[in-house]
Amino acid sequence: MALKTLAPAKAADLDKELMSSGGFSLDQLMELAGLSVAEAAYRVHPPSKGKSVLVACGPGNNGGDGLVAARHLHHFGYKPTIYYPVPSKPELFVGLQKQLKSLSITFTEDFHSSMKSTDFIIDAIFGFSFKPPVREPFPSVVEALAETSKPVLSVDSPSCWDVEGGPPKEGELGAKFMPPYLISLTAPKPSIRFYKGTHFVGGRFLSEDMAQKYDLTVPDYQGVDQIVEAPVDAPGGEKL
Ligand SMILES: NC(=O)C1=CN([C@@H]2O[C@H](COP(=O)(O)OP(=O)(O)OC[C@H]3O[C@@H](n4cnc5c(N)ncnc54)[C@H](OP(=O)(O)O)[C@@H]3O)[C@@H](O)[C@H]2O)[C@H](O)CC1
Ligand SMILES: [K+]
Repeated sequence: MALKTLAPAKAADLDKELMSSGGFSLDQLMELAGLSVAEAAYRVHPPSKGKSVLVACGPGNNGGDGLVAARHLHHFGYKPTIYYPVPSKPELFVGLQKQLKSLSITFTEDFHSSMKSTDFIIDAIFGFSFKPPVREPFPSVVEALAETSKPVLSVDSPSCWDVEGGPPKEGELGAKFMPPYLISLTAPKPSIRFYKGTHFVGGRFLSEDMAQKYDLTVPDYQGVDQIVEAPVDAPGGEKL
């Protein structure tokens, strides 16, 4: 399947358009995005491989996708723990946190010790609005993600990667970060050309018309699936 990439400025425009003329609310888009993240986690790491999942959530909508995914993972039979050091104030995010707390899902302030006992990690720290360098309190978290041998699923973009330019350079924070799993939402971002791992696309809300307008391809979702695996071509390749 040939999938085209979506630059961050275009991704933000597309989101705005989905939420204006497209008639969607942010809650809906985030729910579908988070559901697809949870499905990707289930695909690569079913509960039989270990139920403990640490979900690292950043301050923006990428973090919101992580909160939604954690709720679905709970219902899928996992035991999620949330690291959410800079909670977002809008009602949507307050509601998502309430939903998790009412399921008795644990929030941790200590990412590092939670990481030691987890089976799987979801990186929902930064998505397409990330601008390097990583600021506090996230540098040590990103470093830990880069160093861990535990499986990591990054949401939309590996946090600390420049969304257009790719991974940090040798010697920079997170230079070694290559998560084994990545799920792009709506469409892969340009830095995908540097990615080596198992890649999915999710966020099943793109219409053919909107795809055409933004020069994208609607992924070939099958049946009720919210995700599709989309192998990445060699670095530099335009087609995915
Ligand atoms: N259509 C879709 O595919 C949808 C995708 N969704 C998800 O939304 C994100 C994009 O969300 P957005 O809120 O625009 O941005 P991010 O979550 O990527 O990050 C913004 C927050 O991160 C802070 N930030 C940025 N750079 C840094 C840094 N270097 N260090 C620390 N913090 C940073 C930023 O703070 P500011 O002070 O700079 O404003 C923001 O707080 C997309 O990737 C998808 O995952 C939607 O859920 C649904 C539709
Ligand atoms: K991320």
